[in-house]
Amino acid sequence: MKIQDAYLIVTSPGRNFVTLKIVTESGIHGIGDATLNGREMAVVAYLEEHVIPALIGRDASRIEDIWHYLYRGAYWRRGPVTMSAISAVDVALWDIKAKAAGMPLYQLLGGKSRERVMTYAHCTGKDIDACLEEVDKHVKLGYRAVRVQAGVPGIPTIYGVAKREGERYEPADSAIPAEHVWSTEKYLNHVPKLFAAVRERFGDDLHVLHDVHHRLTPIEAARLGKEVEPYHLFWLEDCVPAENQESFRLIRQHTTTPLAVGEVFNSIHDYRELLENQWIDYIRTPLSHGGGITHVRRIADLAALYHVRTGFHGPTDLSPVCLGAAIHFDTWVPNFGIQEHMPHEEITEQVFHHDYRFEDGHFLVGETPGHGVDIDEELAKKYPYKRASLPVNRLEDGTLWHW
Ligand SMILES: O=C(O)C(=O)C[C@H](O)[C@H](O)CO
Ligand SMILES: [Mg+2]
Repeated sequence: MKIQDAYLIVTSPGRNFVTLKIVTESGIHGIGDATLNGREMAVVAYLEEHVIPALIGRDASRIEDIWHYLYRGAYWRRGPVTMSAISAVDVALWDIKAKAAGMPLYQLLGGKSRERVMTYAHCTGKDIDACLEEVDKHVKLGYRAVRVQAGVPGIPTIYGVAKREGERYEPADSAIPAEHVWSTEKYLNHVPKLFAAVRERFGDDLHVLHDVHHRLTPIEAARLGKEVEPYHLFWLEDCVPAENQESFRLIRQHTTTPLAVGEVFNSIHDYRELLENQWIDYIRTPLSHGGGITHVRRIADLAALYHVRTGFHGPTDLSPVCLGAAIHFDTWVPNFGIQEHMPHEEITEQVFHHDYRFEDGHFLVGETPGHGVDIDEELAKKYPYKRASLPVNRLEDGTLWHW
């Protein structure tokens, strides 16, 4: 099954997406998500200049060998650009293999470990009351789990909170990075009040999550984890920047709040100390940034040794191709925890058609051979790429702060 052609489709139906399509001589094609939010064109250049020319003529069924060819063979290993490019190739090849076998992808991975995949929604509001209304709306839509982020008094704009009520937030919202102001003190004083209010109104059964977006120091994260303990969070996400994995030792010593990490990781090596020391509870690396199915399943297997479960990243800046493949992975992986779900816009769904379904707070995997997502290339052409950047963050005195 030789690779005859491979090319990229860069489109912006609602936001930017980069999709790799691989076509084999037998006529079967597969697609993979190569979107790296705010750095899309770096992955495009990597794939077009360095990867695609070397793929033509290779046997598409040799997924493992192609993975190592692109990873070890490049000499320059790892990093988000390289690993996003490898991910797109890998997921497209698994799509092809499953189509050639006439099977939905989850069957190739080992079959179903569960009937449905629990997912969490984003609930945001300018203040606690607005946030509670969003939680109410999502509970009525059937969600069993919600990520709750509220505006903080005294901080004008908070990343992850929608600009207008009832809207979703867009992670990359301006051509040049917008500058936000951050105050750790105000944030830390406010968050426990938010979770007290959520538990008081919605009781104990709802799974509640929170994302800190890497903004605290280890001792501040320890304080937050400890203070929200009475509200039994499902997880506290990215509470510190994770380059220094030792930070988690300190956090772990102080709190029983479960910790989720890894949406910016792209390799098993990023996790080694965190897992071996049992400092975290959930891994977040999506299939589109962590080297695809071939590599992320190795991370999941390593995590399983330490009772750590999956909780894949699933914002709007990962395309439906990534989400579709993730739902197959989630349906199979023994140590599944939860799947993030930030619904895509209507026009995104028109460009990327898929057979996964949302029902009653869960995703249901489709039975179409492959990962069940395809792209309407003609429609995609109507939405040209627009440069868009994630914001940056400064402290009140102007110091550039962690993202
Ligand atoms: O979905 C999340 O948990 C995020 O943190 C969203 C990220 O900020 C976003 O994907 C960055 O591109
Ligand atoms: Mg996050």
